[in-house]
Amino acid sequence: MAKLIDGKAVSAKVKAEAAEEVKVLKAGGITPGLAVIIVGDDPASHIYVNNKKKACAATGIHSEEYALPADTTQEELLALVKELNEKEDIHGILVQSPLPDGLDESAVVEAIDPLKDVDAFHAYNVGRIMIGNYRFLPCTPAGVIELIRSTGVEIAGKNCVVIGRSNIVGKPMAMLLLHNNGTVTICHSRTKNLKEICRSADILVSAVGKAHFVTADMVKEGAVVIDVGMNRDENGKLCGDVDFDAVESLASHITPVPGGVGPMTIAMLMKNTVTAAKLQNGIA
Ligand SMILES: Nc1nc2c(c(=O)[nH]1)N[C@@H](CN(C=O)c1ccc(C(=O)N[C@@H](CCC(=O)O)C(=O)O)cc1)CN2
Repeated sequence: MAKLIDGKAVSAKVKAEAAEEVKVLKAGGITPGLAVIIVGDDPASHIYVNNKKKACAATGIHSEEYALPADTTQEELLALVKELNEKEDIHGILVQSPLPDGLDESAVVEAIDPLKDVDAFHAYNVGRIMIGNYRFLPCTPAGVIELIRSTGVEIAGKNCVVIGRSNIVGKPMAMLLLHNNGTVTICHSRTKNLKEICRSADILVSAVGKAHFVTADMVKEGAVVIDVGMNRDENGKLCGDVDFDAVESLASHITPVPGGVGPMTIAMLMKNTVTAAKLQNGIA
């Protein structure tokens, strides 16, 4: 039976470390500040933003929420980003994804000052990650690396398979596993022999967004299985991509949903906000 990877416990540790750093910064007169922009009424996004605010409060980070109506124009959104780029008490800016249809998300992300881009979605930061000389790591993939480390399983030399090629998770995830000396394969909707490739994985990361996508016949015995999916099953219950009940008996370690990768996303955001405050004050 697999050991459960406790995302809540690991994220609490990361947040506690960030809180210690905030204390030191505050003693030196610097309060890290995070601005979160949310556009529209997506209920899940509002829950995530609320949780980000709560994590900031618990960590000692100053936070500001900018909740804009769904009919906000691209120009209005860009003007807000510009204003926040210039605000000295704001060190991190993030735009909650997804934006409503009609808004150009990548243009908005590109308008964020790369030094304040705590999601690490800006092309400048993506490029720095690619060459392995980064300031921020994207929160979800960085959180996954912390979860794998918490198991004690070495990434170096392991066959790592990432299912999904999104800019937010799949691609940076593969890059971070590579930086940790994993042998990495990215699978996607056009991949042939998906089952066989997944079965070769010592570390399997699924970021597909489909309930029950990863079945037991796709998992090698003893594999570390990380579930980045955030879906609703046929009964409306929150679940990941992995058929947890079937895979649990095969894997050596597995993340639950909820309580696995999700809490890490927010914890790594706290860490990135602290890094941003240090960078902007010439400390890091
Ligand atoms: N600008 C960004 N937008 C989005 C990101 C991101 O990193 N930056 N990631 C996701 C959403 N997300 C954070 O924004 C996020 C998703 C889920 C969780 C989480 O803690 N999930 C819980 C369950 C929550 C629930 O009950 O619904 C868990 O897995 O235990 C945190 C953050 C897309 N947008």
